[in-house]
Parts: sequence; C-alpha cells; structure tokens
Amino acid sequence: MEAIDFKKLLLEERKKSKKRSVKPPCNNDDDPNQSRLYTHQQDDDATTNDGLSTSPKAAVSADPPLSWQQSTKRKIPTWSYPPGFLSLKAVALKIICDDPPTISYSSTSFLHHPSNDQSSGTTQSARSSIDPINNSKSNEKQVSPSQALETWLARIPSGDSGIGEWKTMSFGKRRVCMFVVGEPQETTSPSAQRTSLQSSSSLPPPLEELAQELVEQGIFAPETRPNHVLLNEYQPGQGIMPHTDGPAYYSRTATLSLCSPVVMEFTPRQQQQQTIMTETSNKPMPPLQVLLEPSSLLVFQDDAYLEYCHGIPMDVWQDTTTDHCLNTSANQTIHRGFRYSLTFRHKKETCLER
Ligand SMILES: O=C(O)CCC(=O)C(=O)O
Ligand SMILES: [Fe+2]
Repeated sequence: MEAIDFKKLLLEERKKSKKRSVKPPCNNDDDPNQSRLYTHQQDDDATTNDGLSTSPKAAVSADPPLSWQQSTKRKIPTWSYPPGFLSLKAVALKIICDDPPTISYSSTSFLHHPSNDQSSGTTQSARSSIDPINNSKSNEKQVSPSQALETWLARIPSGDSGIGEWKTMSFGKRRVCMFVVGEPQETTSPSAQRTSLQSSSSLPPPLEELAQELVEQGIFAPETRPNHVLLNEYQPGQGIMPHTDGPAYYSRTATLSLCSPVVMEFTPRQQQQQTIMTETSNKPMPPLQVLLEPSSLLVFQDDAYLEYCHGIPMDVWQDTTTDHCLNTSANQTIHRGFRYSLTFRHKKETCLER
C-alpha cells in the first residue's frame, strides 16, 4: 500500500465522480471507521509521487489528461503587509498524543507583532494599499494576521491546474491550490517540462514568510525547509478522505487552519487496522481526533505521518468529539463553517525532477 498524493487524489476523485459511488478498497460496510478509510492499495502502480510528475501509467489513463501545463500565467495576489506581520513566534507546540507521540498542536499560531500596532509610515501605507477588511480607516490596524491571510487566499484566482490557482476537486468539491518551489530546468522530458512550467524559485510572499517562520521556530530544519504548500478551501460540510501525504515529502507536515474549526481524524493504515484492535471488541480502534481551531497549527511527523491516515469526514456539518480526542474533552459539538488550511511540507529533491 502506498500513499495518496495531490495528483492521485485528483485522478481518484474524478473517477469516483464518474461512478457516483464511493467504495474504498478496504471497505467494510458494517464498520464506519473502515468505510471512511481510503487507501490506494489496488492501483498504486499508477500513483505518482507528487503533483508535478506524471507517471507513464497515469499518462495512459482512460481519464482525460489533467491540465497541469495550463498554469503559466498565474496572477498571484499581492501581499502588502510588512515583513513580520505573520510572525509565528507565539507558537507553543505541545505533543498531544502518547501513541504515536508524533502529533503536536498549538492552539494559537500568530503573534500579534508589536509593529502592527504602531502607526509607522510603512505599516500604514502598506495597509492602505489593500482592501480594508474593516471599513473605517482607524480600524486598519485591527486587521489581524489571520484576517489578512484569509483575504489574500480569497483573492487567488481560479483555474484548472490547481497550481497557483484554485481548482475545484470534482468529487469532494473542495478547492485546492498548490505552490511549489523548484528551479526551472530546460529539458526535453515531457514530465520535466511540466515541472519547469510549474516551479518557481520562491513561494508567494506570505507563504514564504510562514515557511521561514516554521524554520525559525525549529519546526522544520533549514535543510528540510518547506518548499511545497497545499491550500485547501472547504465549504461547510466538506472534508478530505483519509490518506497519507506520501513518500514524496519529508515525513513532517505543518498545517495552519483558518476560519472555521473542524475535527481531523487519524486512523492506523489498513494493514495495522487488522491487528490493532480494542481490548474489548474485535472492532478496529476508533479514530484519534484532533480539534483544529482557527489560527491553530498542527504538526505531525514520523509514525503519525507514515503509519496513520489522516482525514476530515466528508458530508458532515458538525463534528462531535469523542474520548479519543487528543486536545479537547469528549461530547463537544463543533459546527463546521467555511475553512482554509495551509499545509507546509518539504518535497524531496528527487521528486522535484530537477
Ligand atoms: O485541511 C486539512 O487540515 C488537511 C489537509 C490535508 O491533509 C492535505 O491537504 O493533505
Ligand atoms: Fe494530508
């Protein structure tokens, strides 16, 4: 069994939207936990390791080719805030799980930087050059880092490629957008030509700043600095199938959540589900839950990255926490609204097809 990845997910969701049926390969219809577990055991051969490359098998797929090459003219919205505006210095990551002890969470990510409160020329002129979220001038200073980031995300244009532009997933209907750092390279290889069209030498300013902060906070080492950011936009009720982020990336991921809270579930991967049972029954262990609050940061790595699937139940408008929720008490109802997530990862160099 191998892991899901961005392009794979697009292919899978397109297939499933055609079939109008969702039947996971490991399906056990009697068990809601297993029926939510989506893995890719049966057709891993067609799996690509990332959203940039196209495997020969994927290329001969019956599905129409994905339009990865169309994103040559991205209109990335400008970011007018001063450096440091998105400071993550307040991140207080805590390990929230004993087994696997590789899930960490910080309920607050952004530090309200002191310069944000000053009426310095730089800050004020930067603010006045963007659409105010609040109407009055004096409220400009009240724009929080998360509000500013939300505004920037909302301005990213839509497009078919999903690279530097929002693409609507055909099955889940959520929108996704990917930014990748990589040096363009001249080559005659078709897949590498795609890479050269899609890669850029840096992330857009707010994502670059956040990536730098994640390094400064020790969440990523300089040598595994995030070079890949996947944005997800969820309407109320939307989710993401259980998946792993895959071997194309260094096995650590940091996800910043904005807007609505939601509950993420971690489930042991398929082969483990058959052996890890609760002591009192033959049923697989219930999923571990993490409440993702607005402006929080979730980091998971190693075992949680490699041996567990993570997902957000789909077609659910409110989550109920269980006693397997790692960061809040059981029996809480979490109403889902509109939500953004920004997932930072380090894509391994070999997977950038340089
Ligand atoms: O939206 C989230 O919090 C999770 C996103 C995710 O798992 C992914 O994009 O791989
Ligand atoms: Fe993921």
